[in-house]
Amino acid sequence: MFLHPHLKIIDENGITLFFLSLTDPASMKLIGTVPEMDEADVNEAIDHASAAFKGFRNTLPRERARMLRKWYDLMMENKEDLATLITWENGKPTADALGEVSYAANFFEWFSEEAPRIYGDTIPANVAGNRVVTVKQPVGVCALITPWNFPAAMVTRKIGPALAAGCTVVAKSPGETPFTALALGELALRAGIPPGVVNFVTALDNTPKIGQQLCEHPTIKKLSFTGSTNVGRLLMKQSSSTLKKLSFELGGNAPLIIFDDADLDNAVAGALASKFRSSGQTCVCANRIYVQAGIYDKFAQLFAEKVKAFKVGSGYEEGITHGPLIHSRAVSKVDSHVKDATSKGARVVVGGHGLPDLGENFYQPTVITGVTGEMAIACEETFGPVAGLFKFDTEEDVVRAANNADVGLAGYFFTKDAKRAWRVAEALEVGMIGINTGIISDVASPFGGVKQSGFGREGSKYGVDEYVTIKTMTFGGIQPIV
Ligand SMILES: NC(=O)c1ccc[n+]([C@@H]2O[C@H](COP(=O)([O-])OP(=O)(O)OC[C@H]3O[C@@H](n4cnc5c(N)ncnc54)[C@H](O)[C@@H]3O)[C@@H](O)[C@H]2O)c1
Ligand SMILES: O=CCCC(=O)O
Repeated sequence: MFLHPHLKIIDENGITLFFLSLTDPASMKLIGTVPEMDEADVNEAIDHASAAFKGFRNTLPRERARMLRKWYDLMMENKEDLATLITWENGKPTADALGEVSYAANFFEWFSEEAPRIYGDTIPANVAGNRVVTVKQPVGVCALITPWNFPAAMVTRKIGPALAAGCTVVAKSPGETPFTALALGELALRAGIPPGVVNFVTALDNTPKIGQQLCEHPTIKKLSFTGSTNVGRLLMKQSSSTLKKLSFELGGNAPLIIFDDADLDNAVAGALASKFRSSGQTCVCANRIYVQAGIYDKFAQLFAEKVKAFKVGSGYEEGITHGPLIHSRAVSKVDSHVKDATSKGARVVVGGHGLPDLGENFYQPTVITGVTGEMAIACEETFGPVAGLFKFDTEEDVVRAANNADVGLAGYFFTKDAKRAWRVAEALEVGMIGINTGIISDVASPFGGVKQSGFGREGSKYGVDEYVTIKTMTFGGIQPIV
């Protein structure tokens, strides 16, 4: 993604309008423009969401279920077009983009099924004559902020449960990938979702101001954010003045551990899937690959052979396995991690350089051996296609190293020993663990982290909890009939 200088247009009423121009990260050609919205636009969106909430909160859960189901159907009917948009603005290969559309649509299907089952409790009271029940009510107007790496799925994973609960939303689409979100907005209207229930705000340069406005606006009762830990910290601070309900899906630095007793082929396949999904640009991608000493060389050789076989290019080309990174800043970060590691003694086995002939956002999928805890790649999320292989000796050593991080989103390990599987799964300080698999994302599974990877869970039967409040009703003075 490269940003052209913003367009500035003075309309017939003398009002200055700003537009964001976006380019395809592969070809660098212009895709189109969207409005660079400002404070007044955001206030308007909040007003629409607030007005719509009065009616939407009282719709029957079954009606909301039908709307979400219809939205799911429309996404699946239009999956090729949506995938084209995703590849265009994000760069991921068409097959991955199609996979994302299904993943994204599944959140609407899943939450259409959850909507009619948002139950409260009947509680045996501890006070004579009282009867206690709880009901779950929609929290209100929600602000949703999502990143560019899944232009559809990060949006639907938040809107699905919000609407299931009866909330209305103001969604700040990712500055780099707004078109997919806007297409989803069009499908929402076709699905019969009342105007004002789902509102998209587009912006890039104005993002920090809009973020602050959403955090501080008293009408907004809930903020759900997916993105980096640094921005999460800022949003939490900004939200303190209005004490919003928060959920944060933040950065990771996932350890992936391969024990000597692992099925080697499965471990290679799992590590490849986890590390190189979306060219390493997912928050659950393996970032530190720990391989036990007895199989280190064999694993490194098999793994490197597979990485060498990847085909990098434009996401629209047949047979391409990996597209460009999102922008040149991402390429610079990846390259700096490789250079830092080699300057401290690591060895590049595959890749280790950009691919300027393809375009400025392309980077060769890379494998580095001899990686140690002092290198930047051990301490920071690379968010790109670089696999750093660490060597370890004992289970205790590797669990200690894996937990030596201030974030804890995903973790993975490969072993055939069932007792070790329990031990290590219980010991790793992360929110999600893949055991003998490198792919853990599933609408049915709770998604979220611990430590500075944030709090709250998305997807699954728990996803709706983030968008409701529990109201307790105590009925007093009830005398039993004797
Ligand atoms: N835990 C998860 O589920 C998850 C999922 C995807 C990405 N991520 C994390 O996101 C990061 C990569 O995405 P990124 O670099 O775009 O992250 P980012 O935090 O810079 O941006 C994420 C989103 O926040 C917006 N944003 C940026 N600054 C803001 C501000 N001051 N106020 C309000 N909004 C602001 C951006 O426009 C974007 O839409 C990685 O750390 C990754 O791990 C986490
Ligand atoms: O990048 C973060 C989300 C990835 C996923 O849902 O699998």
